[in-house]
Amino acid sequence: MNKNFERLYQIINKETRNIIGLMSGTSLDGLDIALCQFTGHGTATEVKVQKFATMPYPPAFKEEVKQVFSRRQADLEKVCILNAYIGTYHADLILACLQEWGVNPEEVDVIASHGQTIYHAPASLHQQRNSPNATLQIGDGDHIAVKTGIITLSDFRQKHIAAGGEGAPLAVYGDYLLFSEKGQNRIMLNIGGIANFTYLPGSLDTTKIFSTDVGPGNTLMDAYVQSRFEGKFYDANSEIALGGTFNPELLAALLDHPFFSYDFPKTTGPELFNLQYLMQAQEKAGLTHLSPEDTMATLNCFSAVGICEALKSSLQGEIFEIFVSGGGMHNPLLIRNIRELLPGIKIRDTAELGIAPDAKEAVLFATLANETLVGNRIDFGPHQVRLPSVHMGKISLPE
Ligand SMILES: Nc1ncnc2c1ncn2[C@@H]1O[C@H](COP(=O)(O)OP(=O)(O)OP(=O)(O)O)[C@@H](O)[C@H]1O
Ligand SMILES: CC(=O)N[C@H]1[C@@H]2OC[C@@H](O2)[C@@H](O)[C@@H]1O[C@H](C)C(=O)O
Repeated sequence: MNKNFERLYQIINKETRNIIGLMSGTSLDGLDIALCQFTGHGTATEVKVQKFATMPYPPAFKEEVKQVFSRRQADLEKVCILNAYIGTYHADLILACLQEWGVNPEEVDVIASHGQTIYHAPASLHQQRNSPNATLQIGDGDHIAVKTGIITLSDFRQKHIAAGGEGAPLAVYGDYLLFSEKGQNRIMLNIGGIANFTYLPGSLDTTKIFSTDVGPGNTLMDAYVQSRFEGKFYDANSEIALGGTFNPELLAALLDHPFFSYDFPKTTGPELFNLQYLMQAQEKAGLTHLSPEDTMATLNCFSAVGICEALKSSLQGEIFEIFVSGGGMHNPLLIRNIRELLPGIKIRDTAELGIAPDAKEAVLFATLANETLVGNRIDFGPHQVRLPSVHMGKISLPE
């Protein structure tokens, strides 16, 4: 037998598996690396996050990626080179982390790599009749496997699309396994570049589970800060937005887009929510000269309203608690706006459930890999066509 498959067979039969989950999100802030220890699978999954780090990307790397990121026109040679480069670069970052943590690569069973999304095109965005939902993550898994010597699962989103989904949000599969709680309706709200949530009913009825993107989390705020405040990548601790006042006319113009009336579940990205989107809203509202601080205060409010309106309209009458994760939870004004829009709703973060909020998405991909290796397909019921029951991830062997 190919000795890689022998190794895989051993890993599958182990009582506990050490899986590294990787996430590099739309904010391009860095690579999240979570070393997780798994026992069991399915709803019996237990995961301990042994180590976690975000390896920040240097500005030059961000600039390279931005040249192809969420752009309809891009240099194909650059895409091709970046696909290989990001794979090797992520492998280097993993090896550096393992060295720092004093962990031998041989102790790691599997790497689960999300890669870098460079374009996300659900049919609602591309609107080309007879063309499928589509998404593209680069940073090839073979490069990670060869350079680290560790079996790597990658490119998780394609199977989801092939089986009827939009390739996102995948968080729901991990949220269901790790965070469902009998007797408590939970909302797992992730505020990354894009905000999304999973609804986990306290009845544990899987057919009622629901997950969707809702619109921008930080992406528009980040893009605006980067365009107007040299050297800044985001509105740290809401300092800029707190110096302004939100403008109701601009907010109304920002909310005036068909995306907000599309049926749930839906997905989106910076392909839609970008500076051009903001400019069009400013023009529509006749507010092209609003101060940067007022603009930031309005964008902050826009993200909060998008999140809260989606929660209210999809969960009419339900009582629920929110567990937040993602970088947006560190934006105090955003969290304050959300609290004001959802009075009486308890908002906590996932640390209370044992997973650090910044690590959650990386842990998710490790969980998906664990399921692909040893689990049964998660089944949310036949009507959940956008939540297909599939194993996700492609397997790269080191040799
Ligand atoms: N102290 C802070 N104050 C304000 N905002 C913050 C702070 N820390 C992080 N953020 C925001 O969080 C963002 C990073 O969030 P995160 O890493 O969750 O996004 P991502 O994983 O790249 O996105 P996605 O989940 O959409 O792929 C930063 O770009 C910034 O906007
Ligand atoms: C195509 C893509 O990379 N989508 C991301 C993005 O970032 C947040 C939101 O948009 C989410 O739908 C998804 O990531 C998370 C991890 C998910 O699939 O659940």
